[in-house]
This record gives sequence, C-alpha cells and structure tokens, in this order.
Amino acid sequence: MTPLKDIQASLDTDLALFGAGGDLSLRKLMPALYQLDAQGLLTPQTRIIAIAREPYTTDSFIEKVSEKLKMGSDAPSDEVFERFTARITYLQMDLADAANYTTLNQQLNERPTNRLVAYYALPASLFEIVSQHLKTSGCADANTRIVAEKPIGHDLESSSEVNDALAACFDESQIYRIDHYLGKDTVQNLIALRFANSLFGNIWDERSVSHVEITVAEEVGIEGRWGYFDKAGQLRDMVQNHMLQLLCLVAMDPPADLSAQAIRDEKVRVLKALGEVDISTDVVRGQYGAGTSGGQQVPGYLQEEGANKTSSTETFVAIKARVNNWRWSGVPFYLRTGKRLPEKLSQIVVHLKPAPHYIFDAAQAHLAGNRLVIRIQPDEGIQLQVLLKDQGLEKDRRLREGPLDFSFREEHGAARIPDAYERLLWEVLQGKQSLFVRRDEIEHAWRWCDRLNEAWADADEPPKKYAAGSWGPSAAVALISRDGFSWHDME
Ligand SMILES: NC(=O)C1=CN([C@@H]2O[C@H](COP(=O)(O)OP(=O)(O)OC[C@H]3O[C@@H](n4cnc5c(N)ncnc54)[C@H](OP(=O)(O)O)[C@@H]3O)[C@@H](O)[C@H]2O)C=CC1
Ligand SMILES: O=C1O[C@H](COP(=O)(O)O)[C@@H](O)[C@H](O)[C@H]1O
Repeated sequence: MTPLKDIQASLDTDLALFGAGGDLSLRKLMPALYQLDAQGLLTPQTRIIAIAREPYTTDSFIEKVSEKLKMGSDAPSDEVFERFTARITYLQMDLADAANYTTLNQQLNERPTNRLVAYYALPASLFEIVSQHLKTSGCADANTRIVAEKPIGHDLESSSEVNDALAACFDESQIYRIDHYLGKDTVQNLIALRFANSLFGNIWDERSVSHVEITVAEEVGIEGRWGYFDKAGQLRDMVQNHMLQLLCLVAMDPPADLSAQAIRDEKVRVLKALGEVDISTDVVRGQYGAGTSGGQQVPGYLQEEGANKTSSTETFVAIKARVNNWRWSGVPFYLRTGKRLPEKLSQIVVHLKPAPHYIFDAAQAHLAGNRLVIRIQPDEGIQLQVLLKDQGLEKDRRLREGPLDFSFREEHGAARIPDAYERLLWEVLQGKQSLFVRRDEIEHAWRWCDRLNEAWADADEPPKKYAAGSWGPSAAVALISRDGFSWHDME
C-alpha cells in the first residue's frame, strides 16, 4: 500500500489558473478552491498562480476574490481565508508573449516537486498558443494536467482543431475536458443508483421503459453574454454537452468498472447509436420574447443588451431523440432545455410501462404508471412514483399515486452539497479522469448536433416565440403529446 505521506505529496500542486480575472474563475473556481482548502484537501505545498491580462497586484486580486467569496452563501472563515489567500500569487501575462512563460517557469521552479495543473478558463481559441508556450518554455512536462473549459469548438471541425492543438502538446491522459454537469452530486448518484442496485438493472430497457424525459430548464436569460450566446444558441450551449452527457449516463450499458476508460467507452457507444432526427417532426426551436420572470417584467431575447434585433438564434430546444440499439429500441428520449423558463430545474424522468393487465377501477386507468424522477437541481433527490391502494374501508380497490421519496438535502440536514467545480477540481488534483470528457465523446456529440444545425440552416425557419416565464413554445407540448405523453412537470 502507498504510504499516506506519498499520496499527499502527489497532491502537491501548482495550479496555474489562466483567465483568473474572468467570470468563471471569480464566481466558481476560486470559491471551489477555497472550499477544498476549508475541507483540508489542499496540501500545505499547494499554490495558486492566478493569470490574466488585467493589471492586478496579488493584493488587489485577493481583494477581488474576497469580495466574491463574501457574496457566496457560505461565509469564509478568517483562518481558512488567510491560509487560502497565502497560496495565491497574481501574474499579469500577455498569453502570446513567450517571455511571460519564462517568468512563470521561474515561479514553478521554486518548488520543483509540485505538479503543474494548468486550468484554461479561457476561450478555446487561446488553448493552442498557451499549450505551445507551456511546452516550449519547460513549464509543462509529462506530469502536467490540463483542464480545458467548454465549449471545445463550435462544431466538429473547429473542435477537432482545438483537440489537435491540445494533442500536439499533451497526451490524452493529461487532458481534463470539463462538463460541469458531470461534477453535480445527483449526476454522480445516477451512476450509483443504476449500477449499485439490482432493483433497476432488470427494468432498464425497452421491455420496461416507455420513455425518458431529460429537462434542463433555466430561469435566467443570457445574463449579458449576448456576444457568446448569439453565436452558440441553446443546442451548442447546453445540448451538445450537458444534455447529451446526461442522456449517456441514463442510456449506457453497465461499465466493467469505474475507470475513466470503461465509463467513457460505454458513453461513446450511446453517442454512436444516436439516431437521425427529423427536424420537421421531432424538434422544436424557440426564442423567448418579453414576459415575466421571478415576478418581474423581463425583455425578450431580441431586446437584451447588445442584441442584434433580427437574430434567429434559439434559446429553447426540445428534441425527440432515439438511441438505436438493442436496449433502447423504440424508446423515445425527450430532451428539453431553455432559457427564461418558469424555474431552474434539471431532472431526468424515467417512465415505466403500465402493468400488462389492469385489474383495478377502470375510471382510474389514466393514473400515471411508475416513474423514477431524478432531480439534479434544485432540491436534489430521487423519487419513485408508485401506485398504492387508497386508505379507508370505502375506498377498497381505489388507487392513489404516492412517492417513495429520497431527498439529499433532508438526509444531509444542514451539510452542504459540494458544488460541481469543487468535485471536479478535486478529481483533477487526484488525477482521476472519469468525470471528464474524452475527445471522441465530444466529437460524436458534435457530429449529431452539426446534423441538426445543418438541417435548421437548410430549412431557414425562424425559431418559435415563447413568452419569458413560460415552458417554451406550445409546439414542445405537442412534440410529446403526439405520442400520448406529457412533460412530467406539466401533469
Ligand atoms: N462564466 C461561466 O459561467 C462559464 C464559462 N465557461 C467558459 O470558460 C471560459 C472563460 O469564461 P469567462 O470567465 O466567463 O470569460 P471572461 O470573458 O469573463 O474571462 C476571460 C478571462 O480570460 C482572460 N483572457 C482572455 N483573453 C486573453 C488573452 N489574450 N490573454 C490573456 N488573458 C486573456 C481574461 O483576462 P482579462 O480580463 O485580464 O483580459 C479573463 O480573465 C470561456 O471559454 C467560457 O465559455 C464555461 C462554462 C461556464
Ligand atoms: O454551461 C453552461 O451552463 C449554464 C447552466 O449551468 P447550471 O449549473 O447553472 O445549470 C448555462 O447557464 C450556460 O449558458 C452554459 O454555458
């Protein structure tokens, strides 16, 4: 067995955070690193080198981090804050200038035993230049880990270029492509639920499952990100990555073990089995107009700050997808995601087929059958809807729907559920890749989404309007109701 001190020493890290002054770093990564420190998961030798173009000093950067931490729900403790901020140095860098990497290398050489983790919280267009300079300056070696933020490209071609640029400098085993949904606690639990319980193994296929719904609804609009979002749209922003990853975790076969390779191989099989989608019948594209959100009047997408008033970018997509393999033959997977929907809600609902022979009150035959509801956020938990006998003598043979409910928040009481980035950073520090996305996964997902984007471009139809604060265009309700089903939250 490896001695504990050696395991801990292997965690000694120099985290070079490129794009440290950006929204992602200040809002997500710094708080996640702080939390890892608070839990004693950063070794004393671990350092954070914050890199961006802005002329911060280390002190003024720490001041900025402190403001953000104080805005979070878990107030920082003075003791941890002091320990955490002592790890940080700020390095102002023009990423294209080779001389800057010499300075970085000098800093890294102060503690040569530390492993470099380079986190690219940057646009993917900069990955190539940063990777090359890290390599040629000697900052990076075979032990370095690279964390790459999404989006990796805009389509298959551009993502292959980004991946080629990374591969020219680093081995695939060094590259950690982030999909933060894989770091969410309930998403982890989906793997435990499916593969640790024999209960589900025998019902997880076309013989028992009628259909699957995956919803990722956001209450917010585009949050001042017009420049990025309008070039992307909801398909690229949410479906190509998060939604397809969730679909993979629901649909994949049991992996032989929990290794990154076994899990990724099974996910790739699902992506390869994704069927062609007919955009005239199986897809709804929407764009929000003005409406109400959180009790406030909010502008439509075309009235957002910086908007091009004629944009036909979609802010909502619903898709009836198929996984064409033996396990899922004939089972529709309904995907739905949008901005400015009535609430923030991510959930997976697995609907089971009705019992083969119905013997109860005919007037109640409409009651929904068994459903497994996996709530990813908020109110994380798992609920199994079952039909039970109603109580009372006069209600003999009457049924009622009842949940077998498991709420993570109730079970954990006041204990906080770690943020996705906290989990993912901890996995990177340990060198575990199973919660990160392999190159071929990204590329198969793009292949499928590119076909949809091409079909939309050929059809040249504007997206359907929906009012902010509604559940998307009415066509999305029709998409599922044509098959005799309805969205779970609308029942
Ligand atoms: N924000 C989020 O919630 C999410 C972001 N992402 C992705 O993460 C990446 C970063 O996003 P975000 O933080 O929002 O972006 P921001 O625009 O807020 O920040 C970008 C950061 O990159 C730095 N940067 C950009 N160009 C250069 C350059 N040429 N040389 C040096 N530094 C540069 C900026 O430095 P400076 O300001 O000093 O110029 C800034 O620190 C993007 O790819 C985004 O798509 C992914 C998921 C969620
Ligand atoms: O990657 C992205 O995800 C967020 C939604 O993430 P969540 O954890 O808040 O559900 C989305 O708002 C953003 O547009 C997208 O780029």
